[in-house]
Amino acid sequence: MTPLPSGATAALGMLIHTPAVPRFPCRMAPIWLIGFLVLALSSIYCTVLHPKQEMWFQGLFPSNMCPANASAYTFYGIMFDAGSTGTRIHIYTFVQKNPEQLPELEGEIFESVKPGLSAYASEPKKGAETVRILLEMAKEAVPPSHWKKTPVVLKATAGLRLLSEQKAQALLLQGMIPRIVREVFEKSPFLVPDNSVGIMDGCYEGILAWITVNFLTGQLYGQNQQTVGTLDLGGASTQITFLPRFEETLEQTPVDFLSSFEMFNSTYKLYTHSYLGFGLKAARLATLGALEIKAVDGQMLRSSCLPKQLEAEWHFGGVKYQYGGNREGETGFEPCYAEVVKVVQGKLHQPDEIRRSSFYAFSYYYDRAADTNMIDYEKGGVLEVRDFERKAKEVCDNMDMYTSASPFLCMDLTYITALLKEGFGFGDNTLLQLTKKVNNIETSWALGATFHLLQSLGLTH
Ligand SMILES: Nc1ccn([C@@H]2O[C@H](COP(=O)(O)OP(=O)(O)O)[C@@H](O)[C@H]2O)c(=O)n1
Ligand SMILES: [Ca+2]
Repeated sequence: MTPLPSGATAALGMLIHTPAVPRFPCRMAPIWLIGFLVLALSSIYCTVLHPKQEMWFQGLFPSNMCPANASAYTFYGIMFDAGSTGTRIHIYTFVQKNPEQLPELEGEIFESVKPGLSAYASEPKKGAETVRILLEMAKEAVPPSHWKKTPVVLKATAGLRLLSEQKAQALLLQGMIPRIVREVFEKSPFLVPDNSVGIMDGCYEGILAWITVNFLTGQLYGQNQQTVGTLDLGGASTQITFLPRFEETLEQTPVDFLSSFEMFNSTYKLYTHSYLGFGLKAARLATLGALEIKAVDGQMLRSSCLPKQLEAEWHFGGVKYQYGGNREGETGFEPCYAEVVKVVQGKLHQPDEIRRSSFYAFSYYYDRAADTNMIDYEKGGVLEVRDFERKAKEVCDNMDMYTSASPFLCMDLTYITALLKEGFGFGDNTLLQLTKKVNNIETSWALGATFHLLQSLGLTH
């Protein structure tokens, strides 16, 4: 792969504003009094307080109303994440206060819909309609005067490419859906760059998510940078990315797992890899043996990771699967682990140094940890790898108590345990920081991709 362009995000600094909610008076004051108060407060805000501190009334004033801010330049970027399980829009606002200073990331508007575009293989227009509806949100978020210079891009993740290999989806995903989505973009008032709709290379997914997390946690600028590694677990693929600290890691790593780029006057040589087919949902299919069978229709796929009496159907990527529990045989953590471990054992590269590092983990790592109350759904939390194993045992050995919400809970937790331990080779006590948002911004590759986009279009200064 080609490295990111030099200084891809170098022009961007960060300050996230979280203005306090203004309190409104209970009784309406006379109109002249309101006018006077607004003038007085705005004058205090603009001249004295604005550069120094945030006040409850700050949210009342648009950021460009102060004369000192008259030259402030606001710009936007719209990034669609077309994942295998859902489509998401990220609308970012950046503000450049003056030409000498770095622009700041002011905030993000985020929305998502399910299912993802791959579910619309036979109705591509309906799929594109989900994109159009999300794009309507951007018209609300971005002022009309900025529409023409705000780029919009959609990147499908490698997950969709895996699914597209099945049946007629290849034709639809490589042809129809991108074409119709592009038409939706062309009809919108936004800037549509070349290649605005496409499939993202898996290794960019890891690098861009790493950039997002390390940017949001302030590790890419200033002194004492201590970058953090990232783990993303999607529906169809999974990524691991970190900055190796030891020379021997670089020596022992295959070259296609290493990628260099420059940022904030530093060069980063990252370890990154995207494993296609190792996402949570792809792993379910692999565990059930569905990937080896050509015609899955009508076949009952059984597993000891599922409730004994269960028999059900699952639609994924436009294919119908019938699955069920081991009616005759064993059920529970041990037989389940033995089944699941076959999916990962010996198939992933194991860099030694990760046993001694801590990682940020998101996507399905986060969702399954939150589903089983290991972390708070809003705040996230810190877990050890062994916590996933403990919870997997608890759920799999008491399947009737736990699996009413999702019959796959035991299989999913067992897969996460096996992926972390047998796949990547993490230690039992490796720390995982489960995070969905940092400073109210999604920990997604989408922000890193937007930096890249804005820089390549010359929209940052
Ligand atoms: N902005 C996002 C995007 C995905 N996700 C999670 O990512 C998982 C699904 O991944 P995905 O649909 O992007 O699948 P891939 O195409 O990446 O394989 C789910 O757990 C989503 O909730 C998220 O938490 N936040
Ligand atoms: Ca994803």
